[in-house]
Amino acid sequence: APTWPSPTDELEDLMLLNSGYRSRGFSAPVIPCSAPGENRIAAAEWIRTAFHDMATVTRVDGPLIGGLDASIVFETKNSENAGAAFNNTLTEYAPFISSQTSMADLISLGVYTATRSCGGPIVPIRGGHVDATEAGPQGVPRPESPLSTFQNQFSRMGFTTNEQMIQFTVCGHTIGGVHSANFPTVVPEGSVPNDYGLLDSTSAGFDSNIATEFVNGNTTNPLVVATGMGAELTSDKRVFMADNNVTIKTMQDPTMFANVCQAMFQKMVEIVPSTVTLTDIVTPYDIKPYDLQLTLLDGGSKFEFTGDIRIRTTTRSATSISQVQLIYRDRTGAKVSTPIKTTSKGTASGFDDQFSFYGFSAQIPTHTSISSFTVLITLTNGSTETWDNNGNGFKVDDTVIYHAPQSCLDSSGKLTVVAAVRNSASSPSLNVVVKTPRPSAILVPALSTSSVPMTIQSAIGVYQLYSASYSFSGSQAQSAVFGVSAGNSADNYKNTNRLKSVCSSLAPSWTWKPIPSSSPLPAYATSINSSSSTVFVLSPSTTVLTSAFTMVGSNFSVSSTQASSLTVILSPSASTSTSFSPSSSSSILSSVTSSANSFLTTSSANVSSSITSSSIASSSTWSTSSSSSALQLSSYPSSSTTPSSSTTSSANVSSWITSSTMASYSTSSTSNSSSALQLSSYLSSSTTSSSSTTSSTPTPSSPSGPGFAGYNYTGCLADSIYDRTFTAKGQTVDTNSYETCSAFCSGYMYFGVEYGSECYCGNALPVPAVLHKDIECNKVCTGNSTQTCGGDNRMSVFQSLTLHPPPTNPSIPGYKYVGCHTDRVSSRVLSDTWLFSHNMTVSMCSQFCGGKKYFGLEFAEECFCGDVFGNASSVVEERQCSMECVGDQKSFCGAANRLSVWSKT
Ligand code: HEM
Repeated sequence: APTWPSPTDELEDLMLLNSGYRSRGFSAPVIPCSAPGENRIAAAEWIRTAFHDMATVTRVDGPLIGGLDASIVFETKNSENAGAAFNNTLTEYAPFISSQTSMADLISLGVYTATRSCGGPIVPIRGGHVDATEAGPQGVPRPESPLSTFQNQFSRMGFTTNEQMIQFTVCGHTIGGVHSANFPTVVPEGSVPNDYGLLDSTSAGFDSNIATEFVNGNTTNPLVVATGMGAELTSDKRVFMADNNVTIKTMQDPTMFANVCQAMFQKMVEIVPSTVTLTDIVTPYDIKPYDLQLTLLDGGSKFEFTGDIRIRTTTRSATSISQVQLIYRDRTGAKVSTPIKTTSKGTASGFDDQFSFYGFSAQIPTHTSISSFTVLITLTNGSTETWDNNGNGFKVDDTVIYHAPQSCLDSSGKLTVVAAVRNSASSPSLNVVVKTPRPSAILVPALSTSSVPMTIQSAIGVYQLYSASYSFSGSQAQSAVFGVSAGNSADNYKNTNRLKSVCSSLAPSWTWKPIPSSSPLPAYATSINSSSSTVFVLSPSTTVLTSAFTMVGSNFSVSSTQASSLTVILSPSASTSTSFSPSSSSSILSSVTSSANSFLTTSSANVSSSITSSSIASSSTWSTSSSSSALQLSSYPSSSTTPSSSTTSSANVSSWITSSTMASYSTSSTSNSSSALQLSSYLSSSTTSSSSTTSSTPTPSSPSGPGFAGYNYTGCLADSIYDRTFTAKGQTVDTNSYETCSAFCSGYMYFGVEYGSECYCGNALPVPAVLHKDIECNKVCTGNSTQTCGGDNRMSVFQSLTLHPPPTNPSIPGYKYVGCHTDRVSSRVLSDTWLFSHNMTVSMCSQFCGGKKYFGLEFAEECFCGDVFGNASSVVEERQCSMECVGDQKSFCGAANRLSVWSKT
């Protein structure tokens, strides 16, 4: 099987995806091979088009000129190309031309498709054909020519006299017929149904009847039997009899016929100019990724990684697959232990192959990112297959990524594209491939490519956002393809028809709002001298800050898992410009860098260019200036021990602070306190600014919360990618709802829905469980618009009213359970021996470990043994070891990187 990616990936799709999910429709005009009562057979036209394109090949002192090069596009008016066949065919192919597939590739592919649809052999097809830009010479055989002319013409094309000339012509004439409109002397008008004189009795079957009927003398082939004025045009008679019927007799055998025609047609589509190098033969991938896309999520700390995986199910049935997962490696190449789950998307088929598609949508931290993945297929019989793309893995390049949310195509035809570029990779460019109509009667458009440099807009986390626009003319916008590239990296082949008409704004607009004076300060900020504080809340119009951060300072400590808005507390406020010195602030600043940097730098281009994470960490100060009534961010050289100026960046900063809203909340008192500025998380809701975070044991059935039959609503719980509340099982699907998630989690005490599309299962709540206001769980479920499925780091949790008690850690004679331990794939805690089994139980593991001091179970089906702890491990909360054993639902078997450990008594 080929290694992905390959230059023929698009051609492979057109070749194989005839029907079903992601079907491409290339083959549609020739399926079925023919419809009765019609005066044309599209499959015959496709094959004849390839012949006429190739037949004009010339050899000048050796090198081949012309051949299968789509020069027919410019030659349809030539008298040797009589009939509508060529324009019909080219019109059918035209929508499929792209920078990946030339018209000559399509003409070649059409031979495979038409032959196969009519029951003929599989014609091997290669990519890499190059299109001519003008007409070539003439030279297609005409039916009135003498045999010697045919012999010269086929010899020029590279076919032997007479054998291959006969074989090739017999194969070409097994389907289709002669049209009265084109050759009225051969097929007089009104002499045959539809004025279409068929070449054999099975004109829609790619079979040997053309030969058998000729040899038996009962053929109706007009190019053999025409009389009168047409008698001179019986070219098949002259060709077939050129070697006294020796060759055509051998062609009567169906197997011989299929083999010979396969070879002749392959030869035809591989006759190309000497300057062209064709690719390998296009064969189906066993595993092929589609539309792999990284998209930065709000705040830039996470990606959404989406795509589809196609699995060839020709040899193994689709129903034998029980699960498909992606095992991925981070930027450093280290394996990530949590697999990416997929869900079935649908099936597709070609002439000879079947496929199943699995889709995924996973969140990946931006800083560790992803570099490649392999595909792990678990079959229903329990065995697994790992597909690693011939040892290369499936590469994912995070250097430059197309950013769909901020890209759009407006009604005037203006395309705006945003790309995110990692770190200091070179500036990207936008590449647009448009189809430009050609003059007059030439039906096939030309492709033209434009490249537009992109300009930096802002930054988000470690990515810089660039944008560029391009204006389409006329109807070009609908059929254009574009991509972004920087250096050796690219994110290409995006279709304009998937674009929204309005771009989401590049940076969220931030406005300053006061905390109403009646509201208390956030509970965790009480160590601040609030009496002299002036408090501002900086609220984005969309949630941007999602990463967890902790702040630790000399006189306060603040931690939060999330901020849906950011409170800036100035304490005490300054007279003109109070700032805290780098020495006391550096630890605070560096600890909030990851959060603050993304929030600051998404605010505007001005700010992003003046603030970098290093300058925040080492040399920035926050200060207040009563004179300008503005909060300012200024930086000074890190070598300097004191701020030399706190207003150097005021011009830049002022652009992202709305001065009017600032005016009334400016600093109000003077003081010389050392604690100058604090940045704290403040969980605001639309109705109140008071803290909404409480730690408590959840009380079931919040009256305001959603209801779901058979379950109690537990509440809106905090959750995060770094510390999942429920670790037993999870999935991200676009059909997410209480129904689908509860079904997915059937057997578990709890199910939780989050961020619209996520579903998690668990058997225990964390202690303490952090409950939030229900309003924070307000994201619409992807699969049911009437339900809400959590929010960003917020999970709507439901507890089963009917379920059996959760699993336990069973007692094993001679051993005692010693807790849930951390483990790492790269440095196993217990590594003497191990066993993976799809029937794993705790007692199976204890027996397997045969008297070792320790045994432990992990990830539902893994068992590890050892006499010592070979690597560092710590005991964590029990709930983290929450997976049921695959062989025993009543027992816990660890979780990802979590080991349920027993020790000898
Ligand atoms: C001495 C060589 C050949 C001559 C003189 C010849 C001539 C013709 C003629 C006059 C027709 C009728 C076209 C119409 O009325 O639409 C025809 C049809 C056809 N020819 Fe040939 N041909 C030759 C060789 C080949 C070869 C080598 C191929 C191989 C691919 C081929 C493929 C076809 C096909 C598929 C049709 C049916 C078209 C339809 O039904 O629309 N021919 N040929």
